[in-house]
Amino acid sequence: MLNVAIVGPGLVGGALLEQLAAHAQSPRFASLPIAVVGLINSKKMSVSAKPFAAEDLKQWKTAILGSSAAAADLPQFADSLAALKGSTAVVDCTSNDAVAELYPLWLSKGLHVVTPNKKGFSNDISLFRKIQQLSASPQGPAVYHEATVGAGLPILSTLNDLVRTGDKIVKIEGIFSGTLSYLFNNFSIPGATQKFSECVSVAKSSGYTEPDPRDDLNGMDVARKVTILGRVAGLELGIDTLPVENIVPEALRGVSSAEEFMKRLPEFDEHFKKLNDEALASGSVLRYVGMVDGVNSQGSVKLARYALDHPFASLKGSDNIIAFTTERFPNPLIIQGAGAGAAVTAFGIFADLIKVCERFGTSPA
Ligand SMILES: NC(=O)C1=CN([C@@H]2O[C@H](COP(=O)(O)OP(=O)(O)OC[C@H]3O[C@@H](n4cnc5c(N)ncnc54)[C@H](OP(=O)(O)O)[C@@H]3O)[C@@H](O)[C@H]2O)C=CC1
Ligand SMILES: N[C@@H](CC=O)C(=O)O
Ligand code: NA
Repeated sequence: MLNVAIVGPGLVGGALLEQLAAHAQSPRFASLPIAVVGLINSKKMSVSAKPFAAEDLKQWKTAILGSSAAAADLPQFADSLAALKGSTAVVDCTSNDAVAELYPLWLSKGLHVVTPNKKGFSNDISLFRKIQQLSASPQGPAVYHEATVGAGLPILSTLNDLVRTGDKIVKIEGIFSGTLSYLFNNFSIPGATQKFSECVSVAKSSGYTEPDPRDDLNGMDVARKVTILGRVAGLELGIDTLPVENIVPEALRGVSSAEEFMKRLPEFDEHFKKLNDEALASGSVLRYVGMVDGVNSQGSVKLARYALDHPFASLKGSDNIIAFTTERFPNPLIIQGAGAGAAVTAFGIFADLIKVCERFGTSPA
C-alpha cells in the first residue's frame, strides 16, 4: 500500500482527491494500492495512520480538514508522514516556492515527491540538482513531476525516455501554456469576435490559468516549462537568463491583486486588437511559443506570427502541442492535447502515483 498525503487541496488537489475517491469506489479498480492518509492547506492539517474513507475524500473540506483541530504545520506534517509504516508519497499541489524548497528535506526522510508545482524544478538550479541527487537511486525515494509541463500529457516521460536511451535533443518547440493556447486560439483566428479580456476571463474560470493570470501572460509559466524541459534534457537553463516576452500591459504589472488586474484588463482590449489585426492582415495568426535549442543550450519564449496553414494556427481549446526534434526523430515526434485544467492535471499526478506504486512494489490492499 502506498500512503499518499496531499499538500494544497485547491483546484488541482481537489480534482485529484475526487479522482482518488472515484477510483477507490469503483469495483473495476478496487485493488489499487493507494491510501490517502494526509491533507494540509494553508490553515489546517490532518494525518491519520488509518486511510481516509473514500466518502470523506469527497467531502474533505468538512469531513477531514473541517473536523481537524490541528493547525497547518508543514514540518510536523512531514514528520508524522515519515513515522508511518510503508512507503509514503507527498503530493505538492501548491504553487508555492517555500513548499518546493522542502523537497530535499522530505526526500531525506524517505518520502517520495509527486507534484504539478513547477517551482522546485525551475527556480535556482542548485535546488533542482539537490532534488535530482536525492532521487537518483533506483531504491528511492522517487520524484515524479509529469504535470509540471503540459499537465497530464506524457511530455516529461517521453523526454526522459529519449534522453535515457541516448537520443540527442536538437530542439523542443511548441505551445506549452493551456491559458495562452486558449487565448490565442479563440482571439487570434480569422472572424473571431471575442475581446482579449473576455478570453482571459474564460481561461481563468475554466481553471487553465495560474492563481494570478499575470503569471501566464508575463511568460513566466512558459519560461518555467522551457527551463524544466531544458534541464531534464541535460542543459543548464535558468528562468533568469531566458529571453521572455511579457505581454502584460505595463500599467497592470504592478497592480496589487489578480482581481484588480482582471477588472482593469478591458482597458487594453484595443491594444491587443491592434496587434491581432496586424497579424491577420499579413495572413498570420498570433501564437505564444516556447523553444529549447538543444544544440546551442538556449531557450526562448515569445509571441510570434504563424501562417494560417501552420499546425500551431489550427490548435483548438487549451491544447498544448510539443514537437521533439532529435537525432532519431528529424521529423519531429509530436504530442498534442489539453495542457491545462484540473481534471487533466490531476490525471497526470494520479498516473505518477501509480508509477511510484509499480516501482516500489507496493502491493494491493
Ligand atoms: N491549473 C492547471 O491547469 C495546472 C496547474 N498546475 C499547477 O498545479 C498547482 C496547483 O494549482 P491550483 O490548484 O490551480 O492552485 P490553487 O490556488 O487552487 O490551490 C493551491 C492550494 O495550495 C494551498 N497552499 C498554498 N500555500 C500553502 C502552504 N504554504 N502550505 C499548505 N498549503 C498551501 C492552498 O491552500 P488555501 O486554500 O488554504 O490557501 C490551496 O489549497 C500549481 O503549482 C499550478 O502551477 C500544473 C499544471 C496545470
Ligand atoms: N497556467 C498553466 C497551467 C498548467 O501548467 C497553463 O495555462 O498552462
Ligand atoms: Na505532462
